[in-house]
Amino acid sequence: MSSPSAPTAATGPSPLSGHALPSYLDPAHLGPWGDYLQQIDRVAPYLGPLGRWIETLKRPKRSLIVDVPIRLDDGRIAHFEGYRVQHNTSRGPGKGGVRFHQDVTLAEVMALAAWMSIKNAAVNVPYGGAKGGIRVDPKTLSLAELERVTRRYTSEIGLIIGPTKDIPAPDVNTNERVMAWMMDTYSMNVGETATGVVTGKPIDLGGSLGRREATGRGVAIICTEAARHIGLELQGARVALQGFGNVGSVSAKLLAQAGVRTVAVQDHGGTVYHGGGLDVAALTAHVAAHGSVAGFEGAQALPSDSFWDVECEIMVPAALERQITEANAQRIRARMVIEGANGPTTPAADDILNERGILVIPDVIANAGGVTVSYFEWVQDFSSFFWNEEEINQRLAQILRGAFEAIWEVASEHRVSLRTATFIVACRRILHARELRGLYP
Ligand SMILES: NC(=O)C1=CN([C@@H]2O[C@H](COP(=O)(O)OP(=O)(O)OC[C@H]3O[C@@H](n4cnc5c(N)ncnc54)[C@H](OP(=O)(O)O)[C@@H]3O)[C@@H](O)[C@H]2O)C=CC1
Ligand SMILES: O=C(O)CCC(=O)C(=O)O
Repeated sequence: MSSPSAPTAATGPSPLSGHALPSYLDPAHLGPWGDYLQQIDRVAPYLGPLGRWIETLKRPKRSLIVDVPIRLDDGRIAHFEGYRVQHNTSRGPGKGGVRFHQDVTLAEVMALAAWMSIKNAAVNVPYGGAKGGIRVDPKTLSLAELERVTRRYTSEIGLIIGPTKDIPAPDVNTNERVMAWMMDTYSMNVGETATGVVTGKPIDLGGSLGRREATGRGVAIICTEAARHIGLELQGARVALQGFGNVGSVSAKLLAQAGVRTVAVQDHGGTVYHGGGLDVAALTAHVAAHGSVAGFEGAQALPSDSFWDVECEIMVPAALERQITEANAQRIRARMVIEGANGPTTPAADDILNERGILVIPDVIANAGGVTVSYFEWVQDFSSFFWNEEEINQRLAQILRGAFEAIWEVASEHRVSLRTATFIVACRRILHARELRGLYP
């Protein structure tokens, strides 16, 4: 990432270290929220009378900044900045993941929360949009420190989360274990076992079958639908992936089942390439053992910027925001870009890709598989009745295919990009709910 990482953990001799300038005051960090605002502005002309409510989408409903102090293993005390933003709750409780990353800012979490509002409405799950994060590099923490950070953060945001208020889930650098700690901390604080407070939990703690793979499965489902629309044969097609964590690695695995060859993968540590196709299972094992794709045997190591020149039919950004920019959009050689990540393409780059005839399947539908199965998990927790994996995957495919077809039709009708079409569908739903609820006098 281009943005510098701020100091987070205490490094000096003092037991109470000072903060850097609060990240939300730093204009350099407005990036993804600025992108979201531009996307919203593009939708306004298509909303008719509902457009008078559009301002409601340009400001988050509620933003909480919390101090997260923990005792480090060596006895010093460190402070981290945490956030939980509820962008919109017109259609239901807030829903969205929690990210642990050294570059997290309030403006970024605002954008991620807003994209959750759009995504949840696009697939018509009964949620508003929310997101959270802690400005911390979890790779610098021991397991015990990670647990303390998670528990303190959960207690601090306990004011506004809850099974019917706002339900967190995994995102970058968070996983089932982190969700288990969050569920336990919230449950201890309220005095009852509240499985419905987070999704993406371990199966033995009220988690859902299929949630771990759901986002990547969704990417593969949407890829198949889009390929059909543009007449792209998946058997033998080539994919280049940026990010090989939960979303990237599962996307690669499931696309391989459809005959797609993974020719390039990039993560923070390096970029690996093999024109004949990388062995996805072996690469996954390599990353589990070494923490990065770098050094994968039999693959060619590429300079990181060359990733954007890789010849492929499908490109899947599955890492962080603002990776496809004006600087590299002209170079991309894919027929379609499927946004596994949230916000990977800036609006200017989006325009370049559209002008070049490269189909962009936006994040707000392409990666909606995760939250869809989170919804299934929440429903299962409330009913205390658990579904089998086949049922879950079938329902997931049904919802995503239906949503994608509806979006495709809107895009054709108005001759707009799939991103604008998704925003049209979603904003109409959100603003209609907003209008029905009226304003408290
Ligand atoms: N998990 C989920 O269910 C969902 C996730 N998403 C989105 O998908 C994206 C990935 O999330 P997820 O897979 O869960 O996260 P993970 O933490 O599992 O993986 C993140 C991946 O991105 C890589 N990465 C980070 N920074 C860079 C960089 N500068 N250049 C290249 N690669 C980088 C990481 O590499 P390294 O380990 O080397 O840092 C890692 O491979 C995010 O945008 C997230 O918001 C969207 C919907 C649901
Ligand atoms: O599963 C969820 O609730 C949210 C996942 C998420 O954060 C996302 O879709 O970006």
